[in-house]
Amino acid sequence: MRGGLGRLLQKGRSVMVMNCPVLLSPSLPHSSALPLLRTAAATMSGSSVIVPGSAAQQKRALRSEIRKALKALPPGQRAQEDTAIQNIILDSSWFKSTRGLCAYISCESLHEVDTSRILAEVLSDMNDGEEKKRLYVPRVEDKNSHMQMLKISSIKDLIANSMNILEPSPIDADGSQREDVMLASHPVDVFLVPGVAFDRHGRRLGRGGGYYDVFLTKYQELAMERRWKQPLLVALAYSVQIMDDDVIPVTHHDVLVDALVSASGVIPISPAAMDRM
Ligand SMILES: Nc1nc2c(c(=O)[nH]1)N(C=O)[C@@H](CNc1ccc(C(=O)N[C@@H](CCC(=O)O)C(=O)O)cc1)CN2
Ligand SMILES: Nc1ncnc2c1ncn2[C@@H]1O[C@H](COP(=O)(O)OP(=O)(O)OP(=O)(O)O)[C@@H](O)[C@H]1O
Repeated sequence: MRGGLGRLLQKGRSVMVMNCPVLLSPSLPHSSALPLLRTAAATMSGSSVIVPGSAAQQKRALRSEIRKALKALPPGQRAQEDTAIQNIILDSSWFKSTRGLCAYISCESLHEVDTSRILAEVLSDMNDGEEKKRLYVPRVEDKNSHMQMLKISSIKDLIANSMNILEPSPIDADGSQREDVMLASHPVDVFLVPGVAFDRHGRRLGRGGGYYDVFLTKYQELAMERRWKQPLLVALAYSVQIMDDDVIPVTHHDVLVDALVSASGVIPISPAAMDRM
């Protein structure tokens, strides 16, 4: 370590982390591996040293590093990965058989994996006799990590919010309250979730608002109460967003995803994903 600063390895890149003690005690539903954070120097010398810095500081440092990597992604590569990821999803049996879906509306300025073609296809009327999927998308309720997932039937249902992310109004064009997925009588089978960084153990680093962690925890509780199958949590990731195993800090409220979809294919992680994907 140099100058009291630790470094986190991310596929040959490094992230600076502030110097103060940390003890991560994650509860990991599909993995018992603890995220040992190693210094680059220690990793190269083969020994394992816990890098100091609170989990929140480590998350901030990693977010900032990945944002830079995303900005530097050449547009051609981004477009190729967007196309490949959406093709993989649209062609998959697990997606085709989905009846209820929660998906994010990708935001270009946040450099998120594009979901526009998936959404257009789900909302299209030309579905070859297949039953139309119910689609719910996020709407931020407040700054205290609360969001809803509201049902939409057209891209026209969306308007830009203060963060310049498209979201539905609570009332639809007919003046009716949109269906909130937490009050729906049928389950959601799949969530397509955004994020800043992911790993092959299902760890996910979000934008720091806690919106998805809070929402997914509540939805998993609802599914348990109703004795529904738990939804598959599927994260969409550019190659630069997939970290080595010991890089993403985990805290007790972090919800693990079941699978990643990258341009190279599906990475099933949980037993449910291995079974269904
Ligand atoms: N497309 C999409 N919709 C979403 C989310 C998301 O991550 N992506 N959310 C998931 O939570 C919720 C909104 N939360 C958000 C939280 C932060 C930022 C944002 O612009 N963050 C900046 C950094 C801001 C700062 O550090 O002050 C950034 O990440 O560059 C956007 C949305 C609900 N809707
Ligand atoms: N289930 C939860 N209950 C209460 N607070 C939570 C919960 N999940 C996250 N938070 C709070 O939200 C804030 C952000 O958490 P964190 O950095 O893990 O979010 P994130 O995973 O980056 O964001 P997101 O979940 O929106 O993608 C923290 O202050 C955290 O304590």
